[in-house]
Amino acid sequence: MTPPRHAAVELDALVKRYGPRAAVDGISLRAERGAVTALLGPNGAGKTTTVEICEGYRRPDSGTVRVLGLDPVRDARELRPRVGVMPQSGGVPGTARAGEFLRLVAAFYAHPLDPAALLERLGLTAHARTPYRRLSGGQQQRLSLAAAVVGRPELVFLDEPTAGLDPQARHATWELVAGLRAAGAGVILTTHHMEEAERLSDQVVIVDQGRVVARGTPAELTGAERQLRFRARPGLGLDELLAALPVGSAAKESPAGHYLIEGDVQPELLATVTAWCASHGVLTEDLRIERRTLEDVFLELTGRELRP
Ligand SMILES: Nc1ncnc2c1ncn2[C@@H]1O[C@H](COP(=O)(O)OP(=O)(O)OP(=O)(O)O)[C@@H](O)[C@H]1O
Repeated sequence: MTPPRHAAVELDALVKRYGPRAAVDGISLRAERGAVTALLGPNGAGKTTTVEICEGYRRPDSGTVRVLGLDPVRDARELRPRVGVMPQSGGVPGTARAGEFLRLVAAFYAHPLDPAALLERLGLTAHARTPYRRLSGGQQQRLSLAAAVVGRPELVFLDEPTAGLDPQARHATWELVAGLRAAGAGVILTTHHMEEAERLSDQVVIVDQGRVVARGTPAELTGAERQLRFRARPGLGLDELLAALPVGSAAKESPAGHYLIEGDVQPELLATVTAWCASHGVLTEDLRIERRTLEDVFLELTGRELRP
């Protein structure tokens, strides 16, 4: 009988306090192998703390954490060759040349990827002999990503991997993540780019103030609902428009001149809105019907106020 395959990460009722404040306040989640799990949340929500507990860099105050079925602190030696970590910054000596560094990291693993091919994939071949500290911020980040994946990890933690990257590097990173997933690795991704999370992940977990506030596939979270948006002169009489729409519809103007109609968006509703606008001499611009985005859902759940 083959032994059971453990999930990539399993957290149960995880708590981590800094002084009286709980940075992580009872997070439970299960991230599968061969899947990308995005951890989303406003600044200070507890994402990095959660990931660092999984990486074995911090111990929780309570709750359990299993990484590939193992304890990240007690079983650190066994996990090290199986888990890749891309931190938000640092981790590479400033004088290390990009190519040498990646070959050195690769040498720690039994079946690494070809470092030269990986450099090429991430557009770093021309910088292979450049010391780390002379690389641009985006190039440094790409090298950290390469170092995190060169050992063919079963699980990889990517902390904001595309923050500050140019569009080309962002796409190369997305392809790399898709490749890891296809190769059966579990990927835990923290990001503030909702479009990135929507595009890459199988599962999204939204945390706020140390707690999970929503989880599901991007499609489950955004739902099947559509909404209608248009621009027009500010101050339209929305109460009057609303009276013409099916019961249960909602209409708002925010910011001035930008209108959003929510409800059962069917052809009749579109016809009613355009007819109402025509009868009021209103020319709409950028009229479009769209699904809610993950960013809409994220802002609804976590609010629009800036986090201290
Ligand atoms: N070593 C520490 N000592 C005290 N407080 C800490 C420490 N590390 C993190 N915190 C606090 O814990 C909370 C969660 O921080 P964390 O870095 O996990 O958030 P995050 O979701 O990763 O945020 P960001 O999106 O800004 O990276 C924050 O309020 C932070 O100030």
